[in-house]
Amino acid sequence: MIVIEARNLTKRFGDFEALHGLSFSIEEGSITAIVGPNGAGKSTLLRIISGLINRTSGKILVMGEDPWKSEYLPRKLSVILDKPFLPPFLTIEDIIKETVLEFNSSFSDAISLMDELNLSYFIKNKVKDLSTGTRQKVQIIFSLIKNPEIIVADEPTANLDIVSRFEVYNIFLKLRKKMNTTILISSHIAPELIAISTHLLGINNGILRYNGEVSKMIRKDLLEEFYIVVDNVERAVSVLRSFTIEVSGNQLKVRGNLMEIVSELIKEGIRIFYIRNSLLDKSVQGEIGWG
Ligand SMILES: Nc1ncnc2c1ncn2[C@@H]1O[C@H](COP(=O)(O)OP(=O)(O)OP(=O)(O)O)[C@@H](O)[C@H]1O
Repeated sequence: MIVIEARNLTKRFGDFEALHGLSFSIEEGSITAIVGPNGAGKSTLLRIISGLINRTSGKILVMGEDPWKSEYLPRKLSVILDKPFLPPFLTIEDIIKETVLEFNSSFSDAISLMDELNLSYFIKNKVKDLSTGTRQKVQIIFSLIKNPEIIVADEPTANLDIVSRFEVYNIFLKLRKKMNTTILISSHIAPELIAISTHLLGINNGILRYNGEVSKMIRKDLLEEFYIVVDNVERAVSVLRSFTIEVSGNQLKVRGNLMEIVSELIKEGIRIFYIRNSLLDKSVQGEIGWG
């Protein structure tokens, strides 16, 4: 089922046209990576879908409604912004209680989410005393408390380290599996994001360059080969013995499902410094005519 549909969608800021007649559709239960270079129009598109700004012309329907006018969508759609705004003088616990009350959802589910993102320690802290990354994770939790049917996330993991990023991806994957939630995530090119996404929407200079399934756009072998630098190569090789690995210095070339690889390493306390897949980067950049 199509949950988001755009036809000839255009956005102008004064004389500047940021989106040029985009037409695409997003299927229910998909995870769509919205990728493109700086200034491509990713945030503008996500803001229109979320009803935060209005389009200049064209059509956009989200769950059959115009997001700019709908009173129903704000209860069904959650937005995660790259610069979280949360009331600085409230504690996380205060905000959770208020949000749970407002959306008639479960306090214990919210606490489980806090545990999954390793935030329980901060529950009595005021927002103003949290680090940027922790604030970002708190915003993600608040956006999930209302059990949204659609999540629109603009660079949600920009301030997070690798462990936290994968905690967030895990939550998104679980939500999709359990509730068939539709998720849109924007990012500068990030192989790890594409590895967890089902669909890809590539924009460059306000023009839609690609919209479709990841598996149709990218060769399967590129989605399953990663270069990973860790703090303890010997232990990592032993932990990942069920995967195909090549070692070069402190870098591992591992073939397999990225979520599984990373979760094995994290479980064993192995520190990951970076994950790369430059062929995947190049393949996506080539498709959307960037770089
Ligand atoms: N309120 C605004 N007024 C004028 N121009 C704007 C406004 N918002 C965005 N733009 C312009 O529209 C273009 C698209 O911006 P947008 O933030 O959507 O890009 P982006 O792909 O999200 O970029 P980044 O990855 O750097 O966040 C840019 O050229 C930006 O300068």
